[in-house]
Amino acid sequence: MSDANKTTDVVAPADKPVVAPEPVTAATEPTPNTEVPVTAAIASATEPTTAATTTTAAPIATETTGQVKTETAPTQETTELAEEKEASPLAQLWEAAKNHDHPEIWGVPLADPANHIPSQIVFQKYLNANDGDLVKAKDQLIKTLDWRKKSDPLELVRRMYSKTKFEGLGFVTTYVVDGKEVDEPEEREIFTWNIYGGVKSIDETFGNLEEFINWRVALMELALQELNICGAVKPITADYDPYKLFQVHDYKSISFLRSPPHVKSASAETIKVFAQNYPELLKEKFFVNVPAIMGFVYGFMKLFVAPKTIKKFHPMSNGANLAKEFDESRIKGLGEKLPVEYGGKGGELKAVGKEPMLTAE
Ligand code: HEM
Repeated sequence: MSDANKTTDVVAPADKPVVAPEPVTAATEPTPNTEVPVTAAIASATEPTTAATTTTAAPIATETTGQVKTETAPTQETTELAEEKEASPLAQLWEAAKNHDHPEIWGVPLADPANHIPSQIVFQKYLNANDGDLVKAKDQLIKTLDWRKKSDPLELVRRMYSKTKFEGLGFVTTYVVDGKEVDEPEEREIFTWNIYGGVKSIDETFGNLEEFINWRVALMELALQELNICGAVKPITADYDPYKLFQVHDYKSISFLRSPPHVKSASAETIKVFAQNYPELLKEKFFVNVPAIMGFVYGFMKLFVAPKTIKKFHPMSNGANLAKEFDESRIKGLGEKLPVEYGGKGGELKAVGKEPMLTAE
């Protein structure tokens, strides 16, 4: 796979209620393959903020045998600043999350990141998405908690969606080393597939924006379940994060050559919701079977997307070339595991993939 572009997504089992995290001891037990211990990861993320490093002490004048001696005594402000100085950015994000009445993100029941790896991963992703800027990370985190409280994505993934509108349009597939279930995040790759070329009726699928977004969010949460951050054993850092997803958009057989208003508003809203609430989950994104005549749409869509994200995009005219993009994956023969129509030898998406639940009609 080319190193300029990579993407990924994951969630916790929808049928499991959000429960209190495993005791600290379980999370802190070193595993043989843990390259970055939690403490190291957290330490690397604990660069003090300017506010935290400012030390102020109020001079106090005391009279001693006719001499005026100046001493420093801690003020309330000093004490607060000292406390803040001690708290790492991750601890401060946890503090902010603790004060919110929504308890989870991506199915991870939020807990102290010092001893709960899944929470460390979630908080670190918010920092990474904001290049380490704690104020921005906190703002994004709170907005995500607000949105999850309002939208309840864990419920959305348990809902049924209209077969007529959404069948065959979205899948999640997971590929592992030698077909085995493994704990190592590098030995599992999760793909989300959006087969937008398969849309039969633009009005049906995109006409009700809320319903479309709910279905799209359900697909993302399904992918997050597969990513299984809840069961993660490796903390992440600013530079190391294997908990990401590949995404593929397939525009094969698009039956319309313009981008109607419904599509534009659905795309713009999805991009907005995902950028805000699913940061740092994309490894690389491939747009395949893009009809030459619709190349302009790519330029249009890029207007809504952050430059950092665009770097992960790969438009491709021929979907059958997709498999070749994964030659360097740690999963040997990953390309071959993909469906035949994407250049692999694996089963069809319908056979091996998971879809949000559909109604009978
Ligand atoms: C008319 C048929 C099309 C439909 C129905 C469609 C649908 C969508 C939707 C719903 C999204 C929201 C993001 C998501 O679901 O992950 C999206 C994003 C996007 N689409 Fe399309 N699209 C179409 C054509 C195209 C074409 C021809 C291109 C050219 C490559 C394109 C490029 C993009 C890009 C770059 C994004 C932004 C992706 C992101 O931020 O993750 N689209 N599209």
